[in-house]
Amino acid sequence: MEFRIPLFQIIISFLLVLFMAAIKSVRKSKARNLTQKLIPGPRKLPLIGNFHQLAGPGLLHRTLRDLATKHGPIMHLQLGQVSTVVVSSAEMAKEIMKTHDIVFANRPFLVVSMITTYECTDIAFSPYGNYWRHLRKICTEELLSAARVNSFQSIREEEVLNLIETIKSNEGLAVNLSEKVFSMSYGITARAAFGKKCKNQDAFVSVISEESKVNSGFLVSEFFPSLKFLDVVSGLKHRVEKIHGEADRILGNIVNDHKESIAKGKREDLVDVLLRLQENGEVPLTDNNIKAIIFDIFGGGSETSASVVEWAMSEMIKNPRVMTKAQAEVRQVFQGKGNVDETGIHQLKYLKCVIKETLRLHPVFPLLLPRECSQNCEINGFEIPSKTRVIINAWAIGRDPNHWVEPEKFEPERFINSSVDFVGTNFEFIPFGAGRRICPGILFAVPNVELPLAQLLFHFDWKLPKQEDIDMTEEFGLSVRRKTELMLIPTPYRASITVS
Ligand code: HEM
Repeated sequence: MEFRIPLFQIIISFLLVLFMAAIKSVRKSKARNLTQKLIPGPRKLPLIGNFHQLAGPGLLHRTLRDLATKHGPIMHLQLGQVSTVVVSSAEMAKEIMKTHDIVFANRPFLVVSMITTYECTDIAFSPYGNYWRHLRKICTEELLSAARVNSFQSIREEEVLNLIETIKSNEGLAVNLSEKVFSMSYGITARAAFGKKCKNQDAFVSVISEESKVNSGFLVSEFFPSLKFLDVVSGLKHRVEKIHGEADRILGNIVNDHKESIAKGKREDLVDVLLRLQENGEVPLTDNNIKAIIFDIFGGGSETSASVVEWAMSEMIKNPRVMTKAQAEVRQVFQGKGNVDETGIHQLKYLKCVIKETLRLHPVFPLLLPRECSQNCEINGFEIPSKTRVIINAWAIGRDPNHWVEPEKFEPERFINSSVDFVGTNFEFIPFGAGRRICPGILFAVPNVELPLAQLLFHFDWKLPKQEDIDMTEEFGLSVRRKTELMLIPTPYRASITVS
């Protein structure tokens, strides 16, 4: 028997619910405005609040920076039902991530992350508390410690050499550097995390990056939490559950394969470490918790580093003076060796400045990850009520003329003889965040950026296929990447050797 509800009944119910929600939202926003009148922000419309000001072709971090220029470095936006504060200066970021860090250490529960991260039991979306503290401890002591990262040196060197050899085999032709660098980065992360590249790496990469994209997306229905049916009606829930089902299947296979090989006493990669901790029982970890952690490491670990390499190469092509200087340094340090290895990489002082300057102008997560205020808090005389969502515009902060001379210019020299670093102590430069929620993957990420860049600069001279300006348009995905893939023509450097 077929069960049908007439269409007009669905439409009437939908309109009724929308009308009730509108009344509720107006009442709520009036009540909130009594406490929030001090925080400046653009005018709000009933029901949608400030959403209309975010619409348009511009990327969100740019639109928010333009609004902040008018309304100030701490700005209130009503995004549907979600009261949101946007922070756009180093001083305000320090208030949130240092002075009041503990109050803002929580993450909001997002519909999508609940599905993709096994009910927020990964590291990035897990609520601030004991479980999250255990995971961070596992990261710093076991998974992403200096010793563990060093143990992956040979994996990095091999994968980067493969990249160089593939490029050499295309001598004189334009290569899709973006594609090659991303593939190398997935290879390094997969071997470090799983001990080998996945059987069906392409399917895995595509499903994980699809999941990560929806996770980091600014989805409208996330801003109307009381209208849960929107997720169903819009098809969002179904779409995310479908992607997650596929990711879960692949992650499940990885965990099961590792259980078998551990039983046979083989290897020690990141999944093995997690399974060992699970077996010891020190930290209660279910298989789903382990899958959620692998998802973070693979999602956060691979694409981010590749994106930094891609932007650094783009900036150097745009600024040949910088490229020549960085090449001269790496060729001088590794002169006579015919190749770059990690032992001498600490001598590449200028390259380190190039990487910092790239992260200043192109932070991979321009808005960091959202935070949530866990209790009423006062910042510079502004009252921020509990449950307010906080967005920190690291991209705007890195281009703030109050802190940076000629901020739009790519000039690595600004970091020479400067103590400013990305480890969360200089709030004008926070590409990895700061405070309790700072990225735990810095030690893992840095060599994955330094080594490929040094090798690309050592082995080749680079030019664009056509004599035209390089397109630097950004696109929002898991991270902010180049919109078009970077196509460059390499010319092998005479002193570089071919490694079999
Ligand atoms: C260039 C590379 C990378 C950049 C720019 C980057 C940036 C960030 C940023 C901005 C955050 C949010 C910090 C905040 O909310 O204050 C973050 C969080 C995180 N990152 Fe990274 N990341 C990178 C590489 C990695 C790697 C290699 C891993 C792991 C292997 C990783 C794992 C994580 C995790 C687990 C979190 C969540 C931390 C928490 O919420 O406690 N990231 N990252």
